[in-house]
Formats: sequence, C-alpha cells, structure tokens
Amino acid sequence: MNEAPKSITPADTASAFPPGHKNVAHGRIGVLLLNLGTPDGTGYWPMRRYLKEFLSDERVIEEPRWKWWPILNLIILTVRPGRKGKDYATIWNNEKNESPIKTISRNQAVELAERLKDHDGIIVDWAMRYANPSTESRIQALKDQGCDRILLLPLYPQYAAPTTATAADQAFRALMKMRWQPAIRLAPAYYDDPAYIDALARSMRQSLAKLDFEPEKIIATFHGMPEKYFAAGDPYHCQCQKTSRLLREALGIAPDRWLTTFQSRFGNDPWLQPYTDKTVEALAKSGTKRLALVAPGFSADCLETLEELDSENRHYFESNGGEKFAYLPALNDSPEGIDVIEAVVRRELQGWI
Ligand SMILES: C=CC1=C(C)c2cc3[nH]c(cc4nc(cc5[nH]c(cc1n2)c(C)c5CCC(=O)O)C(CCC(=O)O)=C4C)c(C)c3C=C
Ligand SMILES: [Fe+2]
Ligand SMILES: [Fe+2]
Repeated sequence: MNEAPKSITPADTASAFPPGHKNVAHGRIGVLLLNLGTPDGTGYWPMRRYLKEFLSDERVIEEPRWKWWPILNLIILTVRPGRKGKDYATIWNNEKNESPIKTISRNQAVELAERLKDHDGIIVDWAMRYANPSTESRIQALKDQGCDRILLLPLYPQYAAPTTATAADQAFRALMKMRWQPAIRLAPAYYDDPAYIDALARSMRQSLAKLDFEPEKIIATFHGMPEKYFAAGDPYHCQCQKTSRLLREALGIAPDRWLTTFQSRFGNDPWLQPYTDKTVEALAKSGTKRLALVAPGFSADCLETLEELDSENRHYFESNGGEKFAYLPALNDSPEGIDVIEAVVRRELQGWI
C-alpha cells in the first residue's frame, strides 16, 4: 500500500505560509522503467511521426544536420514509413491495438509494482524515449503523485549512447522545466550483473527444453551500431561481448557452438560485425541444419526480434539449406525478466528505502 504523499505544513516551517504559496505533494519514491519506443499505429502517418522523432535524434544519427536533414526528410521519411508499417503489422498486438514492446513494458511495470508492494510510498511507472507514453508525461505524473525521488531504469542491459544516453537526456530535458525537481538516480547498465546472466541462462534452458531439436549452433545477437560510435569510445560492443561470454559459460556451452553477432544495420556506413543475417546465411550454406538465436540485449521482444530475427532470419536460414530454426524469446515480463528488474531496482534504491 502506498502512503499518502506528504506536504509541508505551517507546523514544519514554524511560521505561517505567505499568502499564495502552492502546496506541493512530496515524500514518495518513483521508479520509472524506460524503453525505446514504438509507433502509435502501423499506418503511414504514425510510422512517419515515430521515425522522424527517432531518426532526428543526434544521439542516434551522429551526422551534421545540414547533411542529414535532406536525406531524412526527402528520402527516408517518404519510403520507410510504408515499408516498416507493413513489418509492424505482422507483429502488432491487435487485441490492444499496440506494438508488443508497449504491452510487455506495461506488464513489466505492473509485475515490478507487485514485487515492491511491501514498501510504502513507491510508485512504479514506464515510459518511452520516442512516441508514447512520453518520458516527460510520466515523470510529471510521478511528480504530481508526490515523488520527490525518482529512480530511472533504462531497460538496456548494455550501455549505448543511442539508447541509454538519449533516455537520460530526455528525462533531464523534462526536469529542465520543473521548479521543484525530484532527486534523480540513474541505474547503470547491468550487462554483467549475476542476476541478469542467471535469469538469461534460466530462461534459455527453459526455451531450449521446449524445442523438438538440439541446435548445432547458437547465435547471441545484439542490436548493431555504426563502427564509428564504437571507435569514438562507446562501451556497447565490449559490454555485448562480455554478456555473451558470461551467458555461454553459465550455460556450459562449448565456444565452437556459440557465436556473437550484430543485427539491424541501417544506412551505408559499416556497423559492428559480424552481421547476424550474413552469419545465419553462411551457417546454412556451410551445412548447419539446426540453429537457435537469442537476443540478450533486448529486455522486451519488439520489431527487431519478432520480425527481423524470428521471421527474416528464419527465412535466410531455411532458404539456404537450414532445416530447424528457433528464436528464443527475450526475458520480457517472465518471472526471470522481473527477477532482473527487481534485483537492479532494489540495489539502486538502497539508502532511499
Ligand atoms: C539508425 C541508427 C540506429 C542505432 C544506432 C540504433 C541503436 C540501437 N537500437 C536499439 C534498440 C531498438 N531499435 C529498434 C528499432 C529501430 N532502430 C533503428 C535505428 C537505430 N538503432 C530504427 C530506424 C528502428 C525502427 C525500425 C526501423 O525503421 O528499422 C527497436 C524496436 C522498437 C519497436 O518498435 O519494436 C529497439 C528495441 C538498441 C539496443 C541499440 C543499441 C546500439
Ligand atoms: Fe535500433
Ligand atoms: Fe569490444
């Protein structure tokens, strides 16, 4: 049960309030789960709005604006909304009329609140960096409910400037408009946290046990990024590699059965390699018949996993001689997934609760 928010009374200040002083609720703690975002619909205009917001972010596209603006507005935003809208339609949650990443993110917040309900005065919410629910609206909602301390948890196990840093930028942009800012904590990346590796290993064991085949090879695939971001000092690549190694070791899988790859290349620059699609194709062509893919960097299944991995890469494998293919689901709102979020949140709330 949540305690009622506190408010400063004249008794606290030992003097009468000057007339007109606004009484602001405080005394609660907010936990805000942050993920990337997703379009509000699969039609041209919601897709275009989403891609415009996303691809206008200088943390995502590090090109001079004068060079990027015409490419984005005259080329990408004319063709990509239609093409990607069709892809989103294949994975859409029609019951709720929303993208899976939204359904899963909401469930993660509900489940986390359930795990924390023994603590008075904690409110759990969720928000997106792009589109809805916006980071600003949910930080304001927490503030309105009396949260004067907020823990931000970007649900990216591996730090990357195009994901983690932009989530923080957006939260701090919202604070810039506030008179009484809440105190903020930002949870660090948890790529090698034993709670995360253990949850991934438990989840993978369960998924592998449900298959009607034993994969010859397993690929741990991570979202890619341009190589030049890595060269400029982004720790993402190293953190992905470490997650992958720790996970393989936790599962006791021999190194020659395990590969680490990067997916979702966008544009013409070289991205982190090896590329997932090229690796899947090469494995099939060189005689691998049974393959499983897992995407440890995604805390929620989304377009990049459900469509790109489970559908596109399955097709590359099967059309090049592969026979059995499995995509092993992300941690999502499974008990293992909530174990990770709860462990990080409890650790980062120390001193506040
Ligand atoms: C163009 C540059 C991009 C970089 C760099 C990038 C990094 C990055 N992204 C994720 C996680 C997700 N990305 C998702 C979709 C997506 N990503 C890009 C581009 C970059 N991502 C685009 C253009 C899109 C939209 C789809 C498309 O048009 O191809 C998603 C899925 C969201 C959903 O709606 O389901 C996630 C999640 C990470 C972790 C990352 C790290 C380097
Ligand atoms: Fe992305
Ligand atoms: Fe590295």
